Amino acid sequence: MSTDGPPNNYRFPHERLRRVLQDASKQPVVLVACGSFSPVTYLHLRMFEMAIDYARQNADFEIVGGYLSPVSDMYKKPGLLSAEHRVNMCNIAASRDSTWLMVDPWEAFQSYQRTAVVLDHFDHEINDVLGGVQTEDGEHRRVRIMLLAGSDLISTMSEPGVWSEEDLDHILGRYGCFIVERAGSDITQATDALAKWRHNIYIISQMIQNDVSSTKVRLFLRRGLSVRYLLPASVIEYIDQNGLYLDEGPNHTDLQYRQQLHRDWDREHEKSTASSSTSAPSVKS
Ligand SMILES: Nc1ncnc2c1ncn2[C@@H]1O[C@H](COP(=O)(O)OP(=O)(O)OP(=O)(O)O)[C@@H](O)[C@H]1O
Ligand SMILES: NC(=O)c1ccc[n+]([C@@H]2O[C@H](COP(=O)(O)O)[C@@H](O)[C@H]2O)c1
Repeated sequence: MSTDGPPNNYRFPHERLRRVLQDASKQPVVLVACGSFSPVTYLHLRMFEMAIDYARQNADFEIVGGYLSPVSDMYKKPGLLSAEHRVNMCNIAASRDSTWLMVDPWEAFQSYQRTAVVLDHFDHEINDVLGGVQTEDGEHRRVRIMLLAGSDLISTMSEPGVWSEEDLDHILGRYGCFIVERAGSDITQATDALAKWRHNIYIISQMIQNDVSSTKVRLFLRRGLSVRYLLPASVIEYIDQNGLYLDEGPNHTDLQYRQQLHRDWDREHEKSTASSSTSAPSVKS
């Protein structure tokens, strides 16, 4: 894996990971949501609850853990606050508003890591280091890591230049994902383009539509409008105390921006692999 290595004093959080399967006939799954979380909203937290319900009713999965993995500052997406604040806000939300969610700062405090590499990190920590989970009879089981994302993210997977074919095969072929329907992005069109991995893509309809986004929250904050009940009160308090999101700045993200970003990274990657004869593939297969 081409990473800078773990951030200083890094310790993989696993205190809320359920280590014993309740139903040995089910496949243990850990959900990983990758994103900016600038700031984290109720919808980010709610995605996990929707996935739990979906898995219980429609699949032979038992969700044993859920993680928010805030992206690195190097992602440089417009509106991205420092990793420190984003991780703090996620930690406040997870600890006060959830009994089972955790926040992994591994990705946030280093250079940009592609989602395929992030999922490999979870696989390594949970299965290789911790030894997965056990059944009540003491039988060891590997945990399946799965990406949890909104349909806007899956739509970008069929846009040229944002995800490599190799990474898509790794994410959707090896791990799989839960996709939460999101207003404004055509889920059928998005998944049609990813048909060869259809068996590993689980689509969750939003029974109660909630289109809150971090972009809208940032906009409201800049305009001095109330964001109460869109995100946890404890996170709003943190934002107020630290005077966050008050400054003007570009608040939109678009396809060209993402494509440019990934072109830059590819160029950097090509340069570094050309200058190194020991170039290891960055994603385990
Ligand atoms: N309202 C929503 N419905 C479905 N999925 C959502 C919603 N809001 C966020 N997500 C998903 O949560 C994950 C993390 O997203 P991210 O932090 O980039 O949030 P965002 O609200 O889309 O941010 P921004 O507005 O800054 O682009 C992504 O997979 C995104 O698709
Ligand atoms: N090629 C990739 O691995 C790739 C491409 C686009 C977005 N992502 C990830 O998706 C998450 C959300 O990104 P956006 O906020 O740009 O939708 C981030 O964690 C980002 O790292 C990964």
